[in-house]
Amino acid sequence: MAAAAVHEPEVIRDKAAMRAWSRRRRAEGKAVALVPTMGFLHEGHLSLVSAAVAASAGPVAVVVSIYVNPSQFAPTEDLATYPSDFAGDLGKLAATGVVAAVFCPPDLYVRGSADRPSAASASGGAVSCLEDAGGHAHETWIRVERLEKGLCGSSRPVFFRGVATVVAKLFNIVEPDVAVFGKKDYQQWRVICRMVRDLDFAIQIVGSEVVREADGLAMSSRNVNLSEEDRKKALSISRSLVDARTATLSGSNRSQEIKDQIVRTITEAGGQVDYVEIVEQESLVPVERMDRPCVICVAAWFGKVRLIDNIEIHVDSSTVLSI
Ligand SMILES: Nc1ncnc2c1ncn2[C@@H]1O[C@H](COP(=O)(O)OP(=O)(O)OP(=O)(O)O)[C@@H](O)[C@H]1O
Ligand SMILES: CC(C)(CO)[C@@H](O)C(=O)[O-]
Ligand code: BAL
Repeated sequence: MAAAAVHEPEVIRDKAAMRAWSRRRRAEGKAVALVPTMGFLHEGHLSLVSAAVAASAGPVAVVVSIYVNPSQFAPTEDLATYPSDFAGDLGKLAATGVVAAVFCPPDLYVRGSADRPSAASASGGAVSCLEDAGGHAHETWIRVERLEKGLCGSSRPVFFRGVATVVAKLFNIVEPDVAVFGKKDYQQWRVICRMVRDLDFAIQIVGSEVVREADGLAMSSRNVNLSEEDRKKALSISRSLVDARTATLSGSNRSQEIKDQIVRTITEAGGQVDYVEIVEQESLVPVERMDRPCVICVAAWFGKVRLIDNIEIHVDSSTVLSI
């Protein structure tokens, strides 16, 4: 992002105050653009801020939300070790010069008492860190029923339910005109697009390109939890994706062969593959032959860190290799 004058964003912690703030900006004739995040910000997040500004034709008030949403983490996942640096985040957002407000609520859910069972436990359903903490008072969930299955949904059974629900809550609180999501979390972006379409949210969803480190590793807050050795091994993901795209553009279009090669590359580097799938870009339906626009999606473990990445393949265009 180009250097801009430092501008301290207003920090808002309260839902009602956030909604009132947005409505005031609207009354001033500004569009409101929301960038939802879980904090520990990096250049990938800041690129979403730039995309938010670019997506709005006229004056825009950009809001970045920072909230580590417990309902998208299963109790076995890494909620407790998710990195945070609120002061650092604020500094980075101020340095963009274009973020008007940061919404960082202490909690977004109505909690119940721990001595009564949660709705999910009572019904034998999947349980997230929210219910685990005795959050039975919240029991309304958004399910994007087909798109939430497969890919990350297979190994993270409560993830998309939690994401769709918290994003809908953020939309109701911030009331944005535009919301920006990174294509690094490809399935998440598609799930949100489908939720917005199906539930008639009057919000334009922007999908923003993956931002990478100079050596190709997709930027991710969790990268900080990689050991130096695992970080080197993790480069096998982007390397295997670039090789796959090269192979595809040279005429090799059988998905199984491409997937096998990616699994080999990551496994030989010392990673543990969660999944490698090649799917249609919008429907996320698996393809046997890569003869239409598709996306190769990967999730793999390096030590205790699970990373995701993907590459879109436009077989019918002369794609420039950029990573
Ligand atoms: N490298 C990146 N390029 C583009 N967008 C990104 C990138 N990393 C994260 N984003 C986007 O930023 C938004 C907030 O994501 P989040 O705060 O979970 O960060 P993250 O780096 O994806 O963290 P995690 O380590 O949990 O994957 C999401 O829309 C996500 O897709
Ligand atoms: C969209 C999101 C902010 C919802 O908690 C989160 O899943 C993320 O940061 O990608
Ligand atoms: N960016 C995705 C958030 C998560 O993995 O929980």
